[in-house]
Amino acid sequence: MLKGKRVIVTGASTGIGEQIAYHLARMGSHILITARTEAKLQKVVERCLELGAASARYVSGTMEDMAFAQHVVREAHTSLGGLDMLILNHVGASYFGFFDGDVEHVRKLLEINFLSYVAMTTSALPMLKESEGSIVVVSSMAESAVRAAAEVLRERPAPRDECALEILKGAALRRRELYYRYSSTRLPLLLRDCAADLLDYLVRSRGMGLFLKIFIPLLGGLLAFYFYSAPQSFNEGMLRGKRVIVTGASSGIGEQMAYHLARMETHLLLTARTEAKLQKVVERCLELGAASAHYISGSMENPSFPEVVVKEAETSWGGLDMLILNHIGYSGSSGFNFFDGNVGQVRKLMETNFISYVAMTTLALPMLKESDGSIVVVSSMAGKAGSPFAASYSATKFALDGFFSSLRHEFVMDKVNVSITLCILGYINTESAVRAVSHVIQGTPAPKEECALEIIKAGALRQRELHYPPWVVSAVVLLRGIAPEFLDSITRSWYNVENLRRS
Ligand SMILES: NC(=O)C1=CN([C@@H]2O[C@H](COP(=O)(O)OP(=O)(O)OC[C@H]3O[C@@H](n4cnc5c(N)ncnc54)[C@H](OP(=O)(O)O)[C@@H]3O)[C@@H](O)[C@H]2O)C=CC1
Ligand SMILES: C[C@H](CCC(=O)NCCS(=O)(=O)O)[C@H]1CC[C@H]2[C@@H]3C(=O)C[C@@H]4C[C@H](O)CC[C@]4(C)[C@H]3CC[C@]12C
Repeated sequence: MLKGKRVIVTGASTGIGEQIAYHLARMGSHILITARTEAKLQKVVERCLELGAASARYVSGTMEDMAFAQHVVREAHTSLGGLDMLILNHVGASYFGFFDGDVEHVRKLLEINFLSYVAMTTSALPMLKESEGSIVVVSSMAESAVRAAAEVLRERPAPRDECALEILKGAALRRRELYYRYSSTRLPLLLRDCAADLLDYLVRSRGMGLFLKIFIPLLGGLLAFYFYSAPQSFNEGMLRGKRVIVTGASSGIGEQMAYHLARMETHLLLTARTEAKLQKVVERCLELGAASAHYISGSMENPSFPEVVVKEAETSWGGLDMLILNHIGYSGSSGFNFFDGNVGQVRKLMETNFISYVAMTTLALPMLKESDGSIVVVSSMAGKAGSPFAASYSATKFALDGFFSSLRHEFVMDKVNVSITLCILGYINTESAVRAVSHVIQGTPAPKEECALEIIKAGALRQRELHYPPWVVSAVVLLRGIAPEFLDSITRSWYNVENLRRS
């Protein structure tokens, strides 16, 4: 099937990428490989030619540089005259250990492991459309590096040549997703969707081998426990006098959270860009009974703004009990629409919707540790299952899940008593969401006032995740686990594509 096909393989100087190149060579493909180290690439190319590749060449450089990503694709155009398959496999140097608050490193990894993938895809798309080709993205079972490492440390790693072959088979058959070593990748993911707390516990305590042995008998019992156990109850006094930061509080769900928290007599520090709106929200909060309320205006697109906000809390309160991260940036000139290939826009949205969340958390952590406080992260259904016309936004929300679900493990393992609540929201009737999607989506949005209250309750109760509206979101999360293709087709049926104004 792959004989004579023109294939780019990134990260091919070692590991799985190298093995993919050798399999392609045996199949008689034309191969263009990339990585940073020229000497290693040279050897891989030589071996590919020995193994029977129709042709083999390399380009060396770093994927930290977007121009390099585009250069590789141009090279395929010049030397291969087109492209049938793009295999994105490279990964930047990550460290394995507790997160040390190095936000710059997160930015760098995002550049190498994510933005360069988007850049290469965008550049290669005309050639791939021409050949009706394929894109293969090599990812990890773990939304958390810790989870992946726990796997590796407690079990023998699977052989990379077999893994490489399975990837190629999946790609040639144009499969939507491939789970290599099905029982230790797919089943844990399924369990995450059905009983996430149990999976978190198993990953931290005994490893996946034991988990697999007890999976079947335990699942039934746990599901029963999950659905019938009485939840701890919330009372408004729980938050009286607490010091809370709410970001994105000038409108929508953030504004409503501020009003609920004001009624609960908390101390509030609100942020967003628009000073005039924040002023009004603060006035209303004081009328509603806030113990104190003030604001600080600025943009989370500015890397130094998180520090300004956290410093303000430190100066005025000397501590912090709850950090509610809720703001989102505008998704670009095209807004809610087909992805237009603008990588700069994706980077900008990552800075606002993801990196600033990491920075705020890092800076606020000493105060939150001191108070045994809580972090509340507002995410979306689009951060659990891909969402059309919101590709960049969706990526930022997936990133939040990856980062904060990993950090939660580390807090538990390191005995840090700071809770992390990830809020997975469906369609909510805020002005901006309704303006963006009401002409394309028929469904009735859920009320922002109730949504805001549910987020606060979940944070106060230190819940791991909130699903709101509960049934829609839980159904989507479950279907994503057990029947992803079915979910894809339902998702597409929600949208009136003909009403989209293509930009
Ligand atoms: N509404 C919905 O259907 C859904 C919403 N969500 C999530 O809920 C949260 C709130 O959404 P929603 O209330 O609808 O959004 P809104 O657009 O109503 O509010 C967004 C807030 O973020 C602020 N903001 C925008 N850009 C920046 C920036 N660059 N720096 C700092 N603040 C900024 C805005 O104020 P200003 O413009 O003054 O800066 C505003 O206060 C988001 O995390 C969103 O992803 C999730 C799923 C569905
Ligand atoms: C369309 C998604 C919700 C799908 C849904 O609820 N369908 C109805 C089910 S029913 O038929 O059983 O009733 C929306 C889920 C999350 C939304 C997006 C989001 O996360 C907020 C963004 C905020 C921004 O203001 C613009 C709009 C959003 C991209 C928004 C778009 C709609 C969702 C994808």
